[in-house]
Amino acid sequence: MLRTSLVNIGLRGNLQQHAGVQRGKAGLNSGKHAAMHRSDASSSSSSSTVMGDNVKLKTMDELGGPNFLTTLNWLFVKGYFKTTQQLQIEHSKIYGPLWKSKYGPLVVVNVASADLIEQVLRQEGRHPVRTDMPHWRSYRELRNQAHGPLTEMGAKWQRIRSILNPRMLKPKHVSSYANTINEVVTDFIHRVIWLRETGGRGVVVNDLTGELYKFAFEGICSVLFEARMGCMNEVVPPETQKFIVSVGEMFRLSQIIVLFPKSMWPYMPFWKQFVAAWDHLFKISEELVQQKMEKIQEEVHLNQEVEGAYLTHLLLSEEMTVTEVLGSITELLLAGVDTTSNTIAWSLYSLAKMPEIQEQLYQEVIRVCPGDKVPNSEDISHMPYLKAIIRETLRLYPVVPGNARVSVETEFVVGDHLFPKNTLFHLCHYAVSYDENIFPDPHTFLPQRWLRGVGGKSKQHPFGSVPFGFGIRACLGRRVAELEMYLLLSRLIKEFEVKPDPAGTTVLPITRTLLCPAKPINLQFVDRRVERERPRAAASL
Ligand code: HEM
Repeated sequence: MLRTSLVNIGLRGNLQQHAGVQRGKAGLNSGKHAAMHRSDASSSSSSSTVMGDNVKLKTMDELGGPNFLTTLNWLFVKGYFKTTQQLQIEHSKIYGPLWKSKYGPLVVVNVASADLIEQVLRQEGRHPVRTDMPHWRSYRELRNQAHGPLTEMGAKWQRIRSILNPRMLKPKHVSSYANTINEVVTDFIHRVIWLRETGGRGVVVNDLTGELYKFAFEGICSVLFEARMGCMNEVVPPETQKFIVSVGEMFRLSQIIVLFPKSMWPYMPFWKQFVAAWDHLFKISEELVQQKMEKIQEEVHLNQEVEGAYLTHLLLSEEMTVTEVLGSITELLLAGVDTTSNTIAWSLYSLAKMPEIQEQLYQEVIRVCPGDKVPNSEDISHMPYLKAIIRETLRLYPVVPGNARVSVETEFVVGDHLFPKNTLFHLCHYAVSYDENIFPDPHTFLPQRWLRGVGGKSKQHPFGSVPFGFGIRACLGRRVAELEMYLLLSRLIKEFEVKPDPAGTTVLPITRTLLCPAKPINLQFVDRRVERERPRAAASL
């Protein structure tokens, strides 16, 4: 709770008045370099590669891999453009765990072993850079918008993270969001019942992923703004629905645009659609930020206590300009929709196919939360199997199937190669998640591999599955995402037995920047208790 009579947010001007921030460009440059010896390679604390002074490292030019035409052939003739996650596996079979791909002038070094990924990440330096994201950054330059944590770089990025981190990552703050999220969960359960009743297919809920996008957007808005967006209403407000669609569009178009040189973008219809999608994302977050500012100002004016969650604290702290707040909030919102929703969809899809695992989860949930008890953060800490299920879901279906790092500060040693500054590394997490040397029986959904004990967690490579990334640049929303997923999954399984679509549809993943189901996931939701026993209190929330 906060009390202030000095809040002066208005003095910073309203959102429209803020000028944009001029940004420098950190272009990717594969660079030319000679064969080198490196004497400081031991700065890499890799578990597997320690280079002595006299070890001759190979150059990037000596690294194999497909040329541009071969890559185009894989993408558009063999048809891997939508399943680039699978291409990681196919290429690693041909070229080994380290290879080079060319996309026009852009050279990417692919890394597809846990040891080598560890080596890259341990050299990432003080200000890690994922990629320079020229398309995302260009939008911000076009519209004079500020960068948020996803797109900012260098010391400016570090400053943003130091402001955003505490209330997103500290356990005491994150657990305080549980009640708000639980209200959204309750509404989602009622929506599932309504969808079943109105869907015309008995107990089947059609397009569960689409429904979970709404849940995730409602959830993240409730955490950031304490605002409800009407996603759980029978008819979702068109602007809200458009935000959700715009997130998906922006991710889909991103991977097309980035294949073309920047000079071509203004002439491409894809670019116009991409800009329109971003415009809508910024428009909605701007409205939400503006509303919150007005509310705070009104409370201050009435000399009332100003209370609130994430955005309120951000605005009150005045550590960022309002334009910067908007840049960060927009990126948090968009990062918070497709990620948690797809993961929950895949976990329900997997549980529907594996009733024994679902039963084990159900038993854990009712043991920790018997009767009508609604799980809270403390209860979740007593549900290791629930956590293992999410962990295993993220191994088989990592929402970010390939992450990246650029060697911005130093040269990197990876395996027996030395890479110059500004090399772009593509970390093939999807391929590594299916490495049978790390995860025996890799295609099987086995949550127990994440539990301590025989064959469990302690034996695994720490970089075998890193779904939230690594180090200081790791996912900012991890703790909130986990809380959302745990609270929703535990209650859904407590309320319903989830069964496959009677139509017997198999759903495979595709990559649209993020890993998504290729087609709608439809599942049966069978009541575990008859309707009249459902607690009235929950029903009225
Ligand atoms: C299942 C859920 C999620 C997964 C698997 C996930 C995964 C990731 C990954 C792999 C990264 C890149 C980390 C790195 O480069 O090391 C990332 C970054 C990020 N995520 Fe998430 N994420 C999830 C949910 C969320 C949510 C709910 C939010 C917002 C509340 C969020 C906000 C962000 C932000 C802002 C970044 C950029 C951090 C930076 O560059 O400093 N994520 N996420």
